[in-house]
Amino acid sequence: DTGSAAAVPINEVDIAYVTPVTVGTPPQTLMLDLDTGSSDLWVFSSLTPSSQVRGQEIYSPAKSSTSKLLSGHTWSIRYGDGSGSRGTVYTDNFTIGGLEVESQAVQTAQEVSSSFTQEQSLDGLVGLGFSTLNTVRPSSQLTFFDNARPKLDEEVFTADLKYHATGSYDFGFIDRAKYTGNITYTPVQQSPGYWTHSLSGYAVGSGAFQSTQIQGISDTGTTLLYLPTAIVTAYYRQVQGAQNSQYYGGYVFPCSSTLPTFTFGIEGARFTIPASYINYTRISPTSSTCYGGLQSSSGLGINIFGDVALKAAFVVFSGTNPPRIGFGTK
Ligand SMILES: CN(C)c1ccc(C(=O)NN)cc1
Repeated sequence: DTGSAAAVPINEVDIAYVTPVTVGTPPQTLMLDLDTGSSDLWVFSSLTPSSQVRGQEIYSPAKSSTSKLLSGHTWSIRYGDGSGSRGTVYTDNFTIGGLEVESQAVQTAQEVSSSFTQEQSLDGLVGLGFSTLNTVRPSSQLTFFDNARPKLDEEVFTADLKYHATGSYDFGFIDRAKYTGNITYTPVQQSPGYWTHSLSGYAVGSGAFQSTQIQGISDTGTTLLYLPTAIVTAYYRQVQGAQNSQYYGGYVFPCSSTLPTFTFGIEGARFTIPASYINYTRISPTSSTCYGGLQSSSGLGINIFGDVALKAAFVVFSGTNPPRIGFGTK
């Protein structure tokens, strides 16, 4: 089997992407954030306090003839940005892009933090990290990808995220029409459960490529690109008027600045992020100061190759043994 579904940016700066999924019988359609940086599938639900729901679609297990309570099981998750959610668990039929998993663990939120309440067009997350990270207790649950694996034509899923446009996620096949040339693969270290791999180096604008191993995680659920401070300062040194603002919590610059491109390496291959992707957003609607799409990872304890980087490539998440990740030019 295979599946293919849209990845729709939820606002005008691509803060996150959502994908239509169906849960239950008859199918309830929700728009979920497919997130390779976590491994919980959770949804706004009929159990979420109405004070915490602001426009989201909800899953109501009571309205599904195929829902089953996973008795005695709970979950609680905290994301890198401090947001989080917690609740109970049902199993039900779950479909993405025509690919169905029966009895998928669907984690129903009983509490969500304010930043989830504020994202009105995001109804939950589909974790596509390794199942070892799943937070359901007393027994952890499998991701959609792990459940779908046995029926997939190929043990892969791909991400084709786009700048200010709708892209796609495919399951079980690699669509040759979505990239040119060959996919360059690199090993993944799957413990503790992220898609952890290394970049082979970087270049700022037309500068020389710096060959240096940079380990981090490819995370479709994180908006920006977070790299070591030394690399980030070297980048913004090329930007007139750029500064690392404590007030705004990162590098800002005049929106009129000319930004350099940023190139990253995967083994011998090179992928260039256009300057426009790094001119991320105005700090407020009327401001002429802009916030960068490349920021320092020093506070995070890990480098994160988020959407700003991933949307510059066609990315293959290969669940083979051993797992690997591949990047193709598009
Ligand atoms: C508040 N929202 C929509 C979030 C979505 C995803 C994440 C995340 O760290 N994913 N890896 C955090 C927060």
